Amino acid sequence: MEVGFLGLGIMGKAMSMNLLKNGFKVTVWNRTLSKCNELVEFGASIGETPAQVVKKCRLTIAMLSDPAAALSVVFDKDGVLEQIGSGKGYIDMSTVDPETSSKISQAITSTGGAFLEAPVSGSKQPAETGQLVILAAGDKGLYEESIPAFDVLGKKSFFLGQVGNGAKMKLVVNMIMGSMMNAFSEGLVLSERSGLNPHDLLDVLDLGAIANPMFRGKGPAMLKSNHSPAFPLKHQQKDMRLALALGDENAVSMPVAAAANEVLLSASTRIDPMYRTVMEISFCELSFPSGLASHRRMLFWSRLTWIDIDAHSCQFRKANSFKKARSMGLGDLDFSAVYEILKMTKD
Ligand SMILES: NC(=O)C1=CN([C@@H]2O[C@H](COP(=O)(O)OP(=O)(O)OC[C@H]3O[C@@H](n4cnc5c(N)ncnc54)[C@H](OP(=O)(O)O)[C@@H]3O)[C@@H](O)[C@H]2O)C=CC1
Ligand SMILES: O=CC(=O)O
Repeated sequence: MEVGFLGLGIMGKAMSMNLLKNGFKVTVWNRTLSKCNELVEFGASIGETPAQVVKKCRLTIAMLSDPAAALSVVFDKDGVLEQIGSGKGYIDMSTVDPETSSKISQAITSTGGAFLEAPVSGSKQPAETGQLVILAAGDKGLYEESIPAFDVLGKKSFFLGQVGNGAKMKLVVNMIMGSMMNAFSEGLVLSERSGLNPHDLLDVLDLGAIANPMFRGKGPAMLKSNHSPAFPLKHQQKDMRLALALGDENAVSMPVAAAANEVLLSASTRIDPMYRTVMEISFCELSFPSGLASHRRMLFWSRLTWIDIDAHSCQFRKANSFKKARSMGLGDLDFSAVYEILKMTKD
């Protein structure tokens, strides 16, 4: 079976890799085309544009960051709409709001093409191991035709009826998840600050009625300050925002979700300027105040670039992926050094 795949981020890469490993012929496209190369090593073909992929494949799957990306890939120049039509199917697995999904559905079906929304529950690891939960809605015929691919990507597929229901289900699930993660984070901090061992808290939680795979998986990593993203903060905040809008439309008051959204929003705006500032620093002539010598080097990640700055020699090295950074012997994130830089540049 030949499948097109648009969007090779954390999820799309793992999902298309899974399809390849399970005997599907896959033609991939990504906005940053260089990200296709790794998939080519596993047998994928590359389409230069979304339209080229759709032209070649009967079924095309998309896994894109947000509503703006999902719309752009369909409606913009060289987009899906230029080649979709009768006998072709388009499956959008991105997490978007029901309105975005309906807009895409109307455009696709007006050409005679079939449309299915199929957002997924489950993160990077379930995507890698084919254990996603697929929340499909839209064209029933396309759903049935897609089952061989869904069986590879997920452990269970739901068909939820008309377009919009898959998006709604996904937003409700992620609204609950975002609220849970906030409560969990507060609990970890409270246990530690009040003199408890947070590892004990993890054990207690895991044996009780609120045990769940997310606390079990994330908890130990959080206690080690390992925050490497499987589900990026910006996407969780996007889902909370879209879920709150769904609450508004349905006159459902969600004070817990609203509070969680505020925390996520403030966390993302706190991180972004920091990344930006350090990016700017790294691309200009480097000259550090002498106080920085105590921080011999720092490394951080921003938009796929690892940067290692040696404060003594005032030199920096770049790597375009975590794997490459590792192979160059670059170390782990050191946010304290980043904050020092920020403080100094502010002065
Ligand atoms: N990560 C997770 O655990 C899960 C994520 N999801 C959902 O899946 C979707 C993808 O998530 P994830 O893979 O983590 O996200 P990433 O941020 O890792 O990847 C986003 C993808 O969207 C592409 N993209 C972004 N903007 C545009 C644009 N304007 N035009 C074209 N392509 C664009 C990116 O291309 P480029 O490489 O060029 O930036 C990249 O391929 C999101 O909707 C997310 O909410 C659902 C379940 C779990
Ligand atoms: O959307 C994220 C997830 O883990 O599910």
